[in-house]
Amino acid sequence: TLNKHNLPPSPALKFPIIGHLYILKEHIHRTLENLSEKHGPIFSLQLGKRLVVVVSSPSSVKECFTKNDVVLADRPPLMIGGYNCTTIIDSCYGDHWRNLRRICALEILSVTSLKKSQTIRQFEVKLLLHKLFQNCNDFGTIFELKSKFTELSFNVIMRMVSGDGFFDQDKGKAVYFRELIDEFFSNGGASNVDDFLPVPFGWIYKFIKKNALTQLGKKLDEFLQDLIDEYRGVENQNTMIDNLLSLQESQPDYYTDDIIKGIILVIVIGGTDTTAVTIEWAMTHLLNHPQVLNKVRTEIDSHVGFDRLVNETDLPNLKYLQSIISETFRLSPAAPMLIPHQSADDTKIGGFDVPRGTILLVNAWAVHRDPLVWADDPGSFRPERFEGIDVKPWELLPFGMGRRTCPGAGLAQRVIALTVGTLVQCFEWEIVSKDSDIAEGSGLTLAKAEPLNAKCKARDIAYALL
Ligand code: HEM
Repeated sequence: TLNKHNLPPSPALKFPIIGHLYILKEHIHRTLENLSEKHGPIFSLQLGKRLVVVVSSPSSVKECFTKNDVVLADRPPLMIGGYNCTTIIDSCYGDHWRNLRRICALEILSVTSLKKSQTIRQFEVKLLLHKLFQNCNDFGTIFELKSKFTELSFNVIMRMVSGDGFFDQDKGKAVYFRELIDEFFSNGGASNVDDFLPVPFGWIYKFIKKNALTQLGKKLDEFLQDLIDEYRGVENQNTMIDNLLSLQESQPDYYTDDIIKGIILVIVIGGTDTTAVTIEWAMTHLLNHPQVLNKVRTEIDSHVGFDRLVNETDLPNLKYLQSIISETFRLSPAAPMLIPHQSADDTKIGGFDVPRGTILLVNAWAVHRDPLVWADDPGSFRPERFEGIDVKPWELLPFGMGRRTCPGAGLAQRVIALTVGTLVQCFEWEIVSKDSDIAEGSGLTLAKAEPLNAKCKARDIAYALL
């Protein structure tokens, strides 16, 4: 029946059963960008049994998330833990999703809640600065930074979720949970490959792989159950878990334990790695552009002075720092293809038919390098390009746009800017050989191929404040 449709163009070579699956290798965003140069900004692929439409230009993105936003607000089945597509990331568009969104937006990640929790982030960032300062000598010391940034983002989120108790009582707990999350990512995370495979290949895959993921899902579930049980009945500590448990008291049928566990899990999965790799990319770009590093340090010194650390209320005034973060998101978006969407009904994009049940992939990475928007050498790191321009949401969308946009964007931006700002304020930085090269690794999030190493030396202000 698909033949009756005017589908977006598609590569000619297509095999039985696997269709175009052979095309997808590492660096999918680059492969798909090449295809868009050949087939246009809206093209389609047959990935096994699923029809996939890929959009790669600002105008097609705009069409998807304005006019078509509701019809494209579904998700294909992902696998987040074992909660049967009931979490905010993987649930279909509808009342249940809308409710989870509202909880996230109002109770957890609103501007008011973020203001309340800023001391948590400042505390964790200061711990990182201390660690670097204590281990760094007068001649400069080389550090591997990636793992430090991952620990920081994980700790920020867990302290917001469950308060100081999580770390004070028993360090083993935090370590164990991080191991489970790492295992989740190294297992291909949420990608649900059997969704693409026709019978009986899908069944075979399910049998082998899902078994492992189900085991992992069980361990994650047990861990989260223990965590919330521990907090039940403990009064008012003003953590996310407390807020969720008091909602449970007033509406027990709706806010079941599974819903609460699902919320915690997606926040940790959605918020940890993404934030850490973005900080790593920002520092990498700064190390490769010492003149930018010096310029932002001058901005920080003149706005903040020398008797205190940068804090979150400074961030709106540090315009050049903000441009550096925007330029980092543009060149190195942590989720280069966003998260897959799915059409809930027949629709049209750019005049082409998009039948109900089509998977939509958005190549944000390609949009961010579109030469018509980013005219001045789109591939180079130049924060100045953001000065005095009005960027449209469909031109720069590291967090997506429309109804399914990332609810953690405000939190992520605070953590990233605060970390990069204080690292620049407290230390001199130097690149080590070619460790600051900008090769991209493989994996769900756009990580660097090699974890960042850099040489750091404390500035006078670090001696005074740390
Ligand atoms: C640099 C950091 C981050 C980046 C680049 C990022 C990016 C994204 C993107 C691209 C999406 C999908 C948008 C779409 O479907 O079109 C998303 C969704 C989501 N993100 Fe983030 N994110 C980041 C940090 C966070 C943080 C800190 C949290 C939570 C505390 C979070 C929680 C979520 C959730 C729950 C969703 C699913 C929303 C839904 O399906 O309705 N993210 N994020």
